[in-house]
Amino acid sequence: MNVVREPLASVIARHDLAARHALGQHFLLDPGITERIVELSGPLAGRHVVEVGPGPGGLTRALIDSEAASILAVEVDPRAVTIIDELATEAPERLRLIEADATTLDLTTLCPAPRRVISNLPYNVATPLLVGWLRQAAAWERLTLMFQLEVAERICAAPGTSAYGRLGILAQWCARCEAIMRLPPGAFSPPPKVWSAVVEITPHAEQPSPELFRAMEKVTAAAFGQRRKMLRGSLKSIGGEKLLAAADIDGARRAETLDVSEFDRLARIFLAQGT
Ligand SMILES: C[S@@+](CC[C@H](N)C(=O)[O-])C[C@H]1O[C@@H](n2cnc3c(N)ncnc32)[C@H](O)[C@@H]1O
Repeated sequence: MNVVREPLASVIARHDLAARHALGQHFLLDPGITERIVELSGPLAGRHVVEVGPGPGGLTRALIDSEAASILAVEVDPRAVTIIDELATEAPERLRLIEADATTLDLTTLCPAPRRVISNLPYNVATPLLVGWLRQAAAWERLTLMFQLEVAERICAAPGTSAYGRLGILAQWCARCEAIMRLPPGAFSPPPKVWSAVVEITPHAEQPSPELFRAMEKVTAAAFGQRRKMLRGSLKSIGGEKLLAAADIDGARRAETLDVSEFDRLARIFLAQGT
């Protein structure tokens, strides 16, 4: 698209959008980066995209310039809402804005399929948002999300590593997860203390039922609640040795040594046993 746009720094100054730490505000002002994120998210023709936290609208601009059929922006900060309202005049048919806390919304009811999320997430609510989307993973074609690097590493972690835990198991159980871009603090304004990474999360064709998802949350919470303990101890409250024997898993093992398929077995048996 050949639009001459006001530089984002000037938009931020004009709207007095001084970054608020409590809202996880670290803005991407370089169009080269936002365009790259949209490009890496794959073809968008015919897709409906949700962006949580458009802020001053850098990524939103790149989404407007993409082939996405529509963009639903959800923003909680009224100062940014004014900016995105202004930007919406560029694409009134395609960009819709909701002023709300994204953690309170069922986005699948607000955005038609095929739907994706492409967002530089507010770090303070990034994990609950992701877990909520995983709970409805069948509804999403793909999630392309910026996290703090440490969270991105947990999402993609392999068994036996210190980053491996509940989040990675839930995410990899429901989706193929791959870190596709790393960004240093200086890529953001203001710079956060840590590096960030974009993770591509592509849900598997088969998804667990809501009951099985809840069972997996319980099993992983128990297993990693006492990460250093042997499983026969950490899983005691949810079936212990009986559950482990039924899943053919040695009770002397520790949670971080089990792969996702072994956790899948435990969750299915836990659900079937109704313990
Ligand atoms: C990391 S900034 C990203 C801003 C912009 N997308 C960018 O890349 O420059 C996170 C954005 O999420 C917004 N935000 C924070 N908490 C939110 C919530 N619960 N629901 C919706 N938006 C939220 C912030 O106001 C901010 O605009």
